[in-house]
Amino acid sequence: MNAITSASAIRTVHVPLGERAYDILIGPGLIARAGAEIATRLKGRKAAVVTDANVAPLYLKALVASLDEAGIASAEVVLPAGEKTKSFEHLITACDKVLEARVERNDYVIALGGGVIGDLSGFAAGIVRRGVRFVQVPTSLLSQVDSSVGGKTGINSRHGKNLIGVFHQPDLVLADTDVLNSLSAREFRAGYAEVAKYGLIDKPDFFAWLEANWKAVFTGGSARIEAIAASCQAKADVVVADERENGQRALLNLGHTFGHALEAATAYDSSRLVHGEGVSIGMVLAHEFSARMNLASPDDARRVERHLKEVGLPTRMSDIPGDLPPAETLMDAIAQDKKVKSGKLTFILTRGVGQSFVADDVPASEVISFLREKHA
Ligand SMILES: NC(=O)c1ccc[n+]([C@@H]2O[C@H](COP(=O)([O-])OP(=O)(O)OC[C@H]3O[C@@H](n4cnc5c(N)ncnc54)[C@H](O)[C@@H]3O)[C@@H](O)[C@H]2O)c1
Ligand SMILES: O=C(O)C(=O)C[C@@H](O)[C@H](O)[C@H](O)COP(=O)(O)O
Ligand SMILES: [Zn+2]
Repeated sequence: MNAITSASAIRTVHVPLGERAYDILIGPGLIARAGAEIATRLKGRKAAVVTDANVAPLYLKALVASLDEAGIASAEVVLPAGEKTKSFEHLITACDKVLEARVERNDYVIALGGGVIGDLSGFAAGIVRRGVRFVQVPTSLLSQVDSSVGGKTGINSRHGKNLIGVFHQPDLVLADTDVLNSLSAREFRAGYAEVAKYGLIDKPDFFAWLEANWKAVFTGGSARIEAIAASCQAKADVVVADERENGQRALLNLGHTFGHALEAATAYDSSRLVHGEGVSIGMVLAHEFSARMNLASPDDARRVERHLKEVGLPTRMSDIPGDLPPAETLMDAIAQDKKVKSGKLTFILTRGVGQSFVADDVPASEVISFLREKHA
């Protein structure tokens, strides 16, 4: 049914960012229609498709065929799968291949994969020729609900997560929901953490809906598409209000200050912790820390943990296999967080489910004592 999927089955979320405005298309069969969707909206006739070694055998051929049919010639760049790929080494490979393919400013880098491929190839698109067009074809739940939208791109540094990158908005996002059927259960759950995040930021009704309907979201069908579209809309609204994170966009970082420190502490080893799992643990920690600071009731932290645990996500540092470094090492990573201002820590804290806020100047002494308690 792929090639003939009716346009009416597709949900569109528009991201009104002036001259950088774009559409997010969500629904079945979009890889088969990618060439046509790109060719009717944009001018380029050449592309470098960047993907990873897991996704390539599943979907690269279909994407290239659809580009071909629409008269878009493409080169293929297949990188290793996993978080460690967000490195200078693989960025250089991607940039070289894009240049080798003579991709011009009006042509495209196309990211076919999860957030790792999206972040790295978006960064390449942002810096090659000082910016070429960028199309996201996200294939993981996480990338369909979060990383393909909003223009944050980048790689990790030995100093921490996502510390090197640029803002470079995509020109189009094509989220083919059929491809989620081949995603592992673990990676689906990890993406779900970012879905739940939107409820916890400022949509208590959405969080309650997820508590009641999460099984249907995991099964597939209309509840899943609803959840993806609601997530993209929630993210688009925040990005449009504060594209470059001068203020409220930081809300999208709920759970990430702790989560990123845990990813660094596990050396980006996907067998121990993946991003969404770090976010799950981080969101529980953010709720517990808010309760400790007398900002929220501990009942809210318990409710958040109950739901994330119910879907099978890790919620405690002790759920991470293997030893973690001491609390002081986690603090070192937190001190490198991009939200730090004049050396002062910024956290996303909460007054309750769906009542998150940006807290500047959070005392480091409180954070370290909290981490020591949680670590024990
Ligand atoms: N830029 C942003 O706004 C933003 C937002 C959230 C997360 N991120 C970043 O995204 C990354 C995490 O993304 P992710 O969770 O997609 O990880 P990922 O890209 O590593 O993908 C997860 C795993 O699933 C595999 N995979 C992807 N699609 C598949 C499919 N359809 N079928 C089978 N296997 C498939 C991948 O090969 C990989 O092994 C992190 O680096 C995180 O920092 C960025
Ligand atoms: O788009 C944003 O803004 C986000 O914060 C989304 C997060 O889910 C994502 O993981 C992001 O990369 C984290 O922000 P960063 O600035 O710390 O990289
Ligand atoms: Zn995230």
